[in-house]
Amino acid sequence: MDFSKPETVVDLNNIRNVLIRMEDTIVFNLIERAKFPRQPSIYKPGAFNISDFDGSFVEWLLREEEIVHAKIRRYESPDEIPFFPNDLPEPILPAIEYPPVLYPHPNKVNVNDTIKDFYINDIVPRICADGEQPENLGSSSLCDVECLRSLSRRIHFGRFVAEAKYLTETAHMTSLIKSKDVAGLDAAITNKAVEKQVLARLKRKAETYGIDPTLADPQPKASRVNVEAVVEMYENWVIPLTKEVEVEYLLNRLPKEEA
Ligand SMILES: O=C(O)C(=O)C[C@]1(C(=O)O)C=C[C@@H](O)C=C1
Repeated sequence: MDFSKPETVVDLNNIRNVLIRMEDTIVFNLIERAKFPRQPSIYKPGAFNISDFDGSFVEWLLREEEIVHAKIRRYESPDEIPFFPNDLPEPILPAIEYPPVLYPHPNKVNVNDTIKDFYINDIVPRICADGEQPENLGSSSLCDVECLRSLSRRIHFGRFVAEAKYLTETAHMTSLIKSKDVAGLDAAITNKAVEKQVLARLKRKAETYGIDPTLADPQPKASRVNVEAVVEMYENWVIPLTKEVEVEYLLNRLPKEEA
């Protein structure tokens, strides 16, 4: 996706292709995290002695990475939403003026707190074995940061999906937005057939990527990832939150003089 060419960014086919590609990244990131046990201590606030920080070790690592990445202007890119937007420094590299694609520009719809919550409390316990491996606390936390970032990018892509839908159905959407009809907007952005395709594709990907294709036959082919947990994560969290982002985006979509 080329953010310097707005017309490519609001093409629903292009957007869906990017979402499909992101599935690969997300499944592989989960496979990487599943190599390690749950590591409860990295999610427990106060478990490590971190000065000037009240959260958990994983949250601290995420914030530290975001501080470095902000300096190389990661969060100026329209598809990157930080977990710690209030703690970030100005970029060192000169600003890039992206042409406005979303409204308002820049767009700050942010559901990262919910993403962090479901990932830590619902997904990690399902994809990782019980237990703690003290020598891999850092590696596991790095995997968590990758998982969280890829989930966040996917879910916040809902803003581009919503903009594409708004542009093709402006009159209908405008009337729903004006009457703050959340259920109507939710129905308008929902495409059950596409959701079914997403879940079926994800199942195939998790089943396929979960097994090393070079392993010799016959032997028990244990998957490297809990396929059901991956599919249910999309069904219960990723798709619903993408839709929440879409609706939230649309509720704020009208130019001030029209709202
Ligand atoms: O592809 C779309 O139209 C989207 O809105 C994205 C998405 C998804 O999260 O995959 C969300 C809602 C639709 O019902 C179908 C799929």
